[in-house]
Amino acid sequence: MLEVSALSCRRGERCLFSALDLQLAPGQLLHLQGSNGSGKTTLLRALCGLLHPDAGQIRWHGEPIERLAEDYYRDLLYLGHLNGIKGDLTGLENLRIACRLSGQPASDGAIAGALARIGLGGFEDLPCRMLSQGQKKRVALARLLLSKAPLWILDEPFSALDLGAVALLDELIRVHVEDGGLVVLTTHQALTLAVGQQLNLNLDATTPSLVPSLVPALMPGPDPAATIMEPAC
Ligand SMILES: Nc1ncnc2c1ncn2[C@@H]1O[C@H](COP(=O)(O)OP(=O)(O)OP(=O)(O)O)[C@@H](O)[C@H]1O
Repeated sequence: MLEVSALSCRRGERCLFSALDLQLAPGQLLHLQGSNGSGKTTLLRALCGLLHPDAGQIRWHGEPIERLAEDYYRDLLYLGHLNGIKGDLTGLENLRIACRLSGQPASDGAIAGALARIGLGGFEDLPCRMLSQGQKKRVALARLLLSKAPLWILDEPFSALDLGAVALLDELIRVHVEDGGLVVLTTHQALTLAVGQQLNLNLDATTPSLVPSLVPALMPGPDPAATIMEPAC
C-alpha cells in the first residue's frame, strides 16, 4: 500500500499542490493528470523519494519511505520522462547497469530477450544515441520486463511510442496491475488502457481529489484555455 498524507510542494514561488491525500493499494493504477507545469513530475519525484515535500508524508506498507530507504527503492521502478538512457552505451549495457543499480541483476540473455520482446531485436549492440526517440523509450521500457518491483512510477511512458508499442505497454501495465502490482503514471492523452481499479487525480483542480473511474477510464482532459489555478499551500 502506498499512502500519501497531507502532502504539499512548492517550486520557487508557486505552490503546486497542498494537503494532498491518496492511497494506492495492490492491484490499483493511479492516472495523474494536469496541464504543463501543474506539478505531475514533481509529485512523481516526491513519491520516489527524489524530492523532499514541504509538508506531509509518504508511506510504503505503513513506513515512511525515507526510513525504508533501500528497502523502498528495491520495491520501486521509476521511469522518468527523460528515460535515463546513456547515449554512449548500448541498450544491453544500459539495461545491465539499470538492473544492477536496482538490486536485480539480469543476465545478458534475459536482457536480450526483453529487448527482443519490446521490438529491439538486432539493436542490442548499437549505442543508444543512434536510436530514434521511440527506440530509446523502448530501451527504457524494457526495464518493466526485467524488474520484479511491485510499484511502477512512470512519467509519460507513452510519449514517442508508435501504436504497436503503445499496445504492448498497455498490456504490460494491465498484467502488472492484475497480478497485484501498483502503477502511478502520467499522460497528457486519454488512457486507452482498461484496468479494473483505476483512480484519477487531476492537479489542475484547486483542491486535487481522487476520482475512482469505471473501465474504460476517461477523465476530461485539461482545458488548454483554462486559467491555471493556484492551490493554497
Ligand atoms: N528545480 C526547480 N526549481 C524551481 N522550479 C521548478 C523546478 N523544477 C520544476 N519547477 C517548476 O515546477 C512546476 C511544475 O513542474 P513539473 O515538471 O512538476 O510539471 P509537470 O506537471 O510535470 O509538467 P509537464 O506536463 O510540462 O511535464 C513548473 O512550473 C516548473 O517550472
